[in-house]
Amino acid sequence: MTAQIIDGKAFAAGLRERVGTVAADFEAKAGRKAGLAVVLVGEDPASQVYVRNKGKQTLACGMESFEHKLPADTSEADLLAVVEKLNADPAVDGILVQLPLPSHMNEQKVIAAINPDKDVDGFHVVNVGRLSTGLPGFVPCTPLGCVMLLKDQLGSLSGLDAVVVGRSNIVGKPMAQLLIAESCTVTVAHSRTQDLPEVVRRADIVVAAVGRPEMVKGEWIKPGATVIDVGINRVPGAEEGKTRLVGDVDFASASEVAGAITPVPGGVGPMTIAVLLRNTIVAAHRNAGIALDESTI
Ligand SMILES: NC(=O)C1=CN([C@@H]2O[C@H](COP(=O)(O)OP(=O)(O)OC[C@H]3O[C@@H](n4cnc5c(N)ncnc54)[C@H](OP(=O)(O)O)[C@@H]3O)[C@@H](O)[C@H]2O)C=CC1
Ligand SMILES: Nc1nc(=O)c2c([nH]1)NC[C@@H]1CN(c3ccc(C(=O)N[C@@H](CCC(=O)O)C(=O)O)cc3)C=[N+]21
Repeated sequence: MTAQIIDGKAFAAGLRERVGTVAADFEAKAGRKAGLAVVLVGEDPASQVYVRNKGKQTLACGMESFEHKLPADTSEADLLAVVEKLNADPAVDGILVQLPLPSHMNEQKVIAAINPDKDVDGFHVVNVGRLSTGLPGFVPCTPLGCVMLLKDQLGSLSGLDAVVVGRSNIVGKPMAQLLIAESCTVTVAHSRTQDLPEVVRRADIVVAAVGRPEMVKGEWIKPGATVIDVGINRVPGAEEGKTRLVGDVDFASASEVAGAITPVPGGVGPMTIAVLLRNTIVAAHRNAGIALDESTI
């Protein structure tokens, strides 16, 4: 059996187009564009690429992009001051502080400083609490993108067995919450899980968010299962000095067994940025008091 490839890149392009339409409508009603501020501390090359891509896609959707690049040795107090300024700026609807931060900063403290109603990453404890209790808030972009792909692929997820490998605050835990909300039976596996292959074999839905290149093998997958690969790992390429991206799933073997699978690149990654733009246009409407049927985007 050869799995169907879930085209996250194409789905993300469609989502960005819907966001663009809503953004134009917002501008007409509010008399200003919606705005997203992205804060990057330090010069990590991968982070710089992501931030540049976010900026380009924000502009392409008809929204304003504000980029704040701070040197790696910025003090935590100075970063908090930037966040405070963005909280108070009426042109800024969404704020994203790129993670990870340099080790001399307390990430939780910085995230806690963001106004929860501008926290389009959904990382603030208030939004974590809203998600777990079913209140409207902001949901982390990567897991929300995964659920969008799953629902597009499978329709209702109700009653399905889902295994999430990984329990981080930014992917694994919110992913599990969203799957619970979709009425899946959810198992969360991590580095202490006993017999991971056996746990994964139970799943109709496998979400891999581990950060270990090609760890999840085809033999672990229940035939016909839907596999969502969140992993982004840069590994040495075929040519000397070149690198390539691989996921946390061994695509070659898993795609022989799964019913459907996301590729890396071109799967979950592009969805993350598209959902960020979606969350930003939603934030703009909520904060400006302009009605929006959020179910249409
Ligand atoms: N596509 C996208 O947009 C995004 C992709 N990513 C990618 O997703 C992956 C995960 O990211 P993130 O959640 O931040 O990573 P973290 O390192 O924060 O978390 C990794 C999780 O995997 C678990 N784990 C590690 N090793 C094993 C193992 N051998 N067996 C079982 N579980 C294990 C850890 O367990 P424990 O808790 O016990 O340590 C932990 O819960 C990375 O590849 C990252 O690059 C991340 C964000 C966005
Ligand atoms: N506050 C914060 N929010 C984040 O959402 C956040 C973050 N910090 N820090 C880093 C991670 C990682 N992340 C990705 C976004 C897009 C791609 C993406 O577009 N990937 C492309 C490939 C890109 C490439 O070629 O390098 C793809 O999979 O097709 C990947 C990963 C967001 N993150």
